[in-house]
Amino acid sequence: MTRKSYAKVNIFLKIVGKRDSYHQIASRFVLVKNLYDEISFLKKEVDSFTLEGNFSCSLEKNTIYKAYKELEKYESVKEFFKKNIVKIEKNIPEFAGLGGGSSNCACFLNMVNEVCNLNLRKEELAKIALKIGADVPFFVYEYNSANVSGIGEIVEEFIEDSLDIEVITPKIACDTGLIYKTFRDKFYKELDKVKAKELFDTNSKDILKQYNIEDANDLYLPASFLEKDLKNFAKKDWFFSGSGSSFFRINSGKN
Ligand SMILES: C[C@](O)(CO)[C@H](O)COP(=O)(O)OP(=O)(O)OC[C@H]1O[C@@H](n2ccc(N)nc2=O)[C@H](O)[C@@H]1O
Ligand SMILES: Nc1ncnc2c1ncn2[C@@H]1O[C@H](COP(=O)(O)OP(=O)(O)OP(=O)(O)O)[C@@H](O)[C@H]1O
Repeated sequence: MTRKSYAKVNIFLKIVGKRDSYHQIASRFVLVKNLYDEISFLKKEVDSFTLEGNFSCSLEKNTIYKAYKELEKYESVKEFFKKNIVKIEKNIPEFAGLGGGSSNCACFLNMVNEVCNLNLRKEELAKIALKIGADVPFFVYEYNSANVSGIGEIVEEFIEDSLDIEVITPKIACDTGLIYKTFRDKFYKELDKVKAKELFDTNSKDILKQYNIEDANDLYLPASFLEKDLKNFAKKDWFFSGSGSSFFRINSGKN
């Protein structure tokens, strides 16, 4: 069994409030269909859960391992991963604002749900997903485009034409937690609910026609304050995804 684990971009990302140390967002998440990792389950007898691949973190930190730990209470899951290993082929850059680790986690949850016949509904999987990361619930639902709110747990499908998205990822490490903290300390503002609703009702292409990089993503200012070199990539028609460092644009010629 092999599945594609897609990257995402945030077409817009606005802060609408605070929740403890987290921030409530209003965001449009869109899958990038030309950028994905591949996750496979391969038959092999092993003593303990085994994850192979070109990821850079330790097993314990990997989001796939964290997802396994949430599901190992099911006997069928435990048994399955004594007879199968997980292989991951990474193409999505890490620390990139493209949700690579979150996507892998959700893809794994969906695959295990299917192969081990857990019959968990998307809502139940999304609850497990949120324990691992704010971006993971979006990927569980497998929508091409969605409006995401709360801290990431409210995911509503948005129907629109698919977009041809081009991504560039400068080699600049962006620390999501620190960027949110800097936003809170130095740049804090909240979008009101009426404006958020307007954004949620507008298709991605029209939003990008009306907005510039700063207006579209509230995390661009704190990120470029912390990492000055990001500004070199903020060229006309390019936008910023998540907490960076990736920039994207829509290639309208091909649509
Ligand atoms: C920037 C985005 O990627 C946009 O999609 C997400 O909002 C962040 O999602 P993520 O990387 O899955 O985030 P997590 O791994 O859950 O959180 C990392 C850190 O970011 C901050 N954080 C995250 C999400 C959120 N809504 N508010 C926050 O303030 C918290 O300090 C947290 O400790
Ligand atoms: N399956 C995984 N793939 C890639 N990185 C992972 C994975 N699991 C854990 N990590 C670790 O997570 C961190 C960054 O993950 P990821 O690449 O998803 O972040 P990101 O691009 O900043 O995503 P986001 O859009 O959520 O901000 C790194 O510390 C990385 O080593």
